[in-house]
Amino acid sequence: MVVTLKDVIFTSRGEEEPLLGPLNLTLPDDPFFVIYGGNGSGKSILAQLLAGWFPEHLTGTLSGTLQIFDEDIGQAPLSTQAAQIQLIQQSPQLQLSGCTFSVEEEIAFGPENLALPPDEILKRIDEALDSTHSQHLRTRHPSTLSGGEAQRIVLACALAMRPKLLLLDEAFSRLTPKATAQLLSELRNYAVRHNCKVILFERAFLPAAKYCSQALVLKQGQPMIQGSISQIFPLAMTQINAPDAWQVIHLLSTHHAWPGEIPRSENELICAFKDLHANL
Ligand SMILES: Nc1ncnc2c1ncn2[C@@H]1O[C@H](COP(=O)(O)OP(=O)(O)OP(=O)(O)O)[C@@H](O)[C@H]1O
Repeated sequence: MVVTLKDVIFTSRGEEEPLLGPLNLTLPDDPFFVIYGGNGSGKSILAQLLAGWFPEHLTGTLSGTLQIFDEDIGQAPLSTQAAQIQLIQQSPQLQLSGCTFSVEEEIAFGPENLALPPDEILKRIDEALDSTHSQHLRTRHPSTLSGGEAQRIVLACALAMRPKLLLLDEAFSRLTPKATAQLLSELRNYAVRHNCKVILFERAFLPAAKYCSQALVLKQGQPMIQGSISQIFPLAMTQINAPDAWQVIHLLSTHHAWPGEIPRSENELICAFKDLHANL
């Protein structure tokens, strides 16, 4: 199993109350899965636990079973872990190494630390730049990148490691909706091609709902519900952001006046409204 969480409870050092759990999680077969939650719901803590930050960088106590690729968390050597799991967080500038002079060198940094042959490193740089539509940034100094450009490059760095588990903690916060959609489509291709699980951690319903058929909703570190987008929608809407149209659907569905599935994208929304109009 890629991820196994059974009765996981995490308590930060010096705290009495757990920050997370008890939490059980089984990922569906799909390549994409989304974990929704409002501010302070525990998304980042969970992402960091899954990325293997416990016990070294995330200090405290952990009970229950938390396995990644069938291995207890914290057991795999850093080199193995880095080659398998990549976490991208909200602030891209904080994730750049600060010790390279070009985007190309920045992307090479991880694969070089895995001691890969130069040809393989160059191939990975090219693929990562293509996947993130960033070839034009190749020779730029990382410190000159805009927020959105830096987010693309941080993603390129992660992809160059060829992870099997990619954790995206609001990783597109600086990008336009169009750029986000472009990257998510590329990520879907990557996930299928490299047999990678992608977990999105999001405060907003869209665009994650378009790419994930299953979701978990967190509230104050605890699971509220896990299931299909239609199943989690009513509870999720009490916690996360969504466009006005979906707020209206939520209102209608609480009055049993929304007849069908919850639309997972703007296109599905238009089709649903057309159907509704035709049936009036
Ligand atoms: N190292 C830490 N020690 C103690 N408390 C922490 C630590 N890190 C996070 N917290 C607390 O844990 C809770 C969950 O934080 P977390 O960062 O996981 O929330 P989040 O869901 O990612 O929120 P947001 O959407 O605002 O980024 C918050 O109340 C936060 O203050």
